[in-house]
Amino acid sequence: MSTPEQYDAIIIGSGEGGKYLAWHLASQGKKVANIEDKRLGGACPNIACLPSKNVIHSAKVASFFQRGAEFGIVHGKWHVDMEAVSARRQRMIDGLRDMHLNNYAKSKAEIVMGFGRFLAEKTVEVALNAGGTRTLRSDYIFLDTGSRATIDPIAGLAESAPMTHIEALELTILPEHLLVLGGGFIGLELAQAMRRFGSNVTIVERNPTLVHREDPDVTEALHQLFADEGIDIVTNASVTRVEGTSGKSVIVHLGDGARLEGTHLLVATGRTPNTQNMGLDLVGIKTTPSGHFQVNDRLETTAPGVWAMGDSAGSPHFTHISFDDFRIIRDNLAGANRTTKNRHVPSVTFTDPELSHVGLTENEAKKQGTAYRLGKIPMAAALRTRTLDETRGFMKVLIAPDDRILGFTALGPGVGELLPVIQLAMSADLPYTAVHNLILTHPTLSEGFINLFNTAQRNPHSNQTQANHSIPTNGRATSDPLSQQGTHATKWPPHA
Ligand SMILES: Cc1cc2nc3c(=O)[nH]c(=O)nc-3n(C[C@H](O)[C@H](O)[C@H](O)COP(=O)(O)OP(=O)(O)OC[C@H]3O[C@@H](n4cnc5c(N)ncnc54)[C@H](O)[C@@H]3O)c2cc1C
Ligand SMILES: NC(=O)c1ccc[n+]([C@@H]2O[C@H](COP(=O)([O-])OP(=O)(O)OC[C@H]3O[C@@H](n4cnc5c(N)ncnc54)[C@H](O)[C@@H]3O)[C@@H](O)[C@H]2O)c1
Repeated sequence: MSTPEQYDAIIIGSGEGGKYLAWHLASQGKKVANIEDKRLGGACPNIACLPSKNVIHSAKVASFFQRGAEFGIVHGKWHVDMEAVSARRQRMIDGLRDMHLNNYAKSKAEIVMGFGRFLAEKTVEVALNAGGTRTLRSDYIFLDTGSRATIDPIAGLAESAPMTHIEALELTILPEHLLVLGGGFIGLELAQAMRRFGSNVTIVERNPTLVHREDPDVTEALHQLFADEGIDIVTNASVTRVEGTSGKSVIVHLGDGARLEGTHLLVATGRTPNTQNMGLDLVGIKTTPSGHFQVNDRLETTAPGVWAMGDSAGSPHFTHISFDDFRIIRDNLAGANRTTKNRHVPSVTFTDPELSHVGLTENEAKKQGTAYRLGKIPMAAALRTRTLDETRGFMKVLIAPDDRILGFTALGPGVGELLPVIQLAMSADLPYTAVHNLILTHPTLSEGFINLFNTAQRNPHSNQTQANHSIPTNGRATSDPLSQQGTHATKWPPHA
């Protein structure tokens, strides 16, 4: 072993938690090495959240073109140019890379491009991408190595060279028929985008519904949305074998004898943590049965002086959670005693309309026997949606007997932006009336909260009682067209 170079902190992985910790510690004057083997800044800005939302937005523009006449905009001939879609995504990534490089330069955190693994306690060897190795030593080592797409050991699957999200986001041609394995976050977001660009799309999901952990009204609404967009959905699918090559012709064989044929295959069946070949045994870092670094609720691994965060630590796989892991470690290094216990994990699935969620679902509340009062309105009750002609979906809220908000779910345009108000009330233990009584700007989506909480006020507390899913009629219409959108029309009080 060459004489190790001494650092105040070594961070392996430059994902969300890792880079923020590197920038933070370095800007405090600490000597910090941030080791990264692939893409500076990790998955989110390069191959995951941001490029996917960029491509999804291009698909939204395509959907507006398709719907142009509905808005009184009559266009001529138009087409989707996937090379230009890809180039826009790449321009954004290039800009983000400059932003990252600037943050490293400003903070003076050192970037070490290569694969990091433990050689001994407090000692990490980097196999440099440029060739050769470096040995670094520190009393403080932080792991943020992220995750990668899982490729199940299904016969012929790996051999078919399926796309993961990485290749799918880089497509410069439009697949004629895309088969999507997995009806979770990535499957839904990318299936809809590719359909809107013009591909035929079939989603193959092993569970009885898409996003199977969601409440039945959510899955029902998503199934309807996808059916309306012309996306085929095959559920309860047990894939036994894959034949052919993605990009040319591929066949997915199911246990019931069905054959699904497509030109391209995208695998979106979950994530595998990047914790292999890192010399963990040498330093006593244990992993969980799922392969994540084993951490306690302070994100400390089983080796002294080593912390882990983000996807690799088994934290919920979201960029904002990796960021919160960074904050917990940062604050604890400064003497605080923060933990990951009981934190809210908000999420947004960036389908169009979006699905946003925080806190308890009805499924969870029922399972736990938690009493709740339900408030629920169709999105059309937020009159903003009518100005947009985006009335599909609903909002619902679960309220505890003491009036605290237990959970919130919304399917509607831009509903991710509704979460912080609810989160604020939840984290401050405010009664729902704190939101209900606000003067909410008309006509915004958040104005819908007033009607939402109106319906909750009238419902009895029970995890048994079927809540009254009132339909807003703004006190006028009684035969609301929304009743044709899968909700039951009853009476709706205007603002209390
Ligand atoms: C298509 C897609 C869309 C997504 N969209 C969203 C979204 O909209 N919102 C959201 O919140 N989340 C989204 N996610 C999830 C989100 O991307 C991840 O949860 C997040 O990026 C995880 O960050 P992280 O800090 O754990 O690590 P990562 O960002 O995964 O970074 C880890 C880095 O460590 C590097 N590394 C691994 N091992 C080593 C080693 N031994 N030595 C050196 N370097 C190493 C890796 O190459 C990687 O660059 C999406 C994910 C995907 C795949
Ligand atoms: N908007 C966002 O925040 C966002 C977007 C994309 C990804 N992510 C994160 O990345 C993670 C990974 O996304 P993902 O979509 O790969 O995983 P996921 O866990 O969300 O969904 C995977 C789906 O694949 C199904 N599946 C698994 N094996 C299968 C098989 N052999 N055949 C058919 N179906 C199968 C599962 O039942 C599940 O529905 C997500 O859990 C999420 O945390 C977040």
